[in-house]
Amino acid sequence: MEPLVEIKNLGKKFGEKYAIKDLTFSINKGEIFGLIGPNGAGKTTTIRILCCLISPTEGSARIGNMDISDQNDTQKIRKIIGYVPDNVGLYEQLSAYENLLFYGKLYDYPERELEANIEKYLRIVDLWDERNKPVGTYSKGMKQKVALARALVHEPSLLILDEPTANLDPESSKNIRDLILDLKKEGRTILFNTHNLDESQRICDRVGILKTTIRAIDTPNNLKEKYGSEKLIVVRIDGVVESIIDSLKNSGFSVLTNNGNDLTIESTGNSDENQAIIDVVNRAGGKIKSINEVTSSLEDVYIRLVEGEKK
Ligand SMILES: Nc1ncnc2c1ncn2[C@@H]1O[C@H](COP(=O)(O)OP(=O)(O)OP(=O)(O)O)[C@@H](O)[C@H]1O
Repeated sequence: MEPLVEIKNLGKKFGEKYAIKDLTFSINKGEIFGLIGPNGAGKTTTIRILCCLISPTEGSARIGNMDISDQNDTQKIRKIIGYVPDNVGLYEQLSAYENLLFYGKLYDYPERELEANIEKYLRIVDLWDERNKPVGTYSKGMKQKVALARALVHEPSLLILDEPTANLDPESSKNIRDLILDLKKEGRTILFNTHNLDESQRICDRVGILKTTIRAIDTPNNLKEKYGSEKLIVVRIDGVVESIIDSLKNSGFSVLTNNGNDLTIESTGNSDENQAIIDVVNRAGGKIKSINEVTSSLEDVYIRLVEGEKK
């Protein structure tokens, strides 16, 4: 596989504090790559460096044969990237059509082709009929679609999206995910940031788990295999209390999460472990409503790699 983006030992300090440190990874041509991590993990910083909006303090990044730190390459890099920032950044008084025309002209795209592309992408995001209304009157989902169309009018080969479905309802989120998958089919490379593990699991070829440094990088399935427990047991208890969790821990069970109703416990693989769990919970005064075995999710991997250190 041929890499389009190659990041080596990339670091960015704001004052004395590293927003990102020692990032080394590449993104292959035609792949959907998800950068996932908690608030303040450095996801936006990474994206802004790749878009040549801020400079790194350490390391390097190349896009194709261009170097983000070489002033002569900056314009060329911007032309092959389509960027959707987290705040979409559209002109609210202008219509969708006018927004796209304005941005397309910034890329010196020939006007006739630009007009054809505006129509193509506004149709793809299903907003052609609404094209002449001011963007200020659009819903969040519609604005996100305009921002996506805007990022595509100059036919970039690399699309970079900062939390493309944040704050959208499930249907709008699905529309955006379907569009991303269609863009991959056209051969584009897509990098996006998200907090949404389910989303990254559904559409990403690979994900990088970021918290200042890259904690892990692989396909969602490989991450689950490498870092997830093979099997988890979810016990629904009528009101989980700390004493039940303590009893389970004292009996050698590893309790991974507690949401107030359900405890997720790492399976030991022993054939009689369900009965053992029931006995411990009963002795501690808990009332079990159900007990189920599940395979681990990307969320479990994420919790281990990112949040586990808090415990
Ligand atoms: N311009 C800036 N000046 C100072 N600190 C900054 C600046 N931009 C980002 N930071 C800091 O860098 C760290 C990483 O921020 P960044 O926005 O990249 O994280 P993120 O993963 O995108 O978070 P979120 O999911 O909340 O958007 C944070 O601690 C943030 O406060």
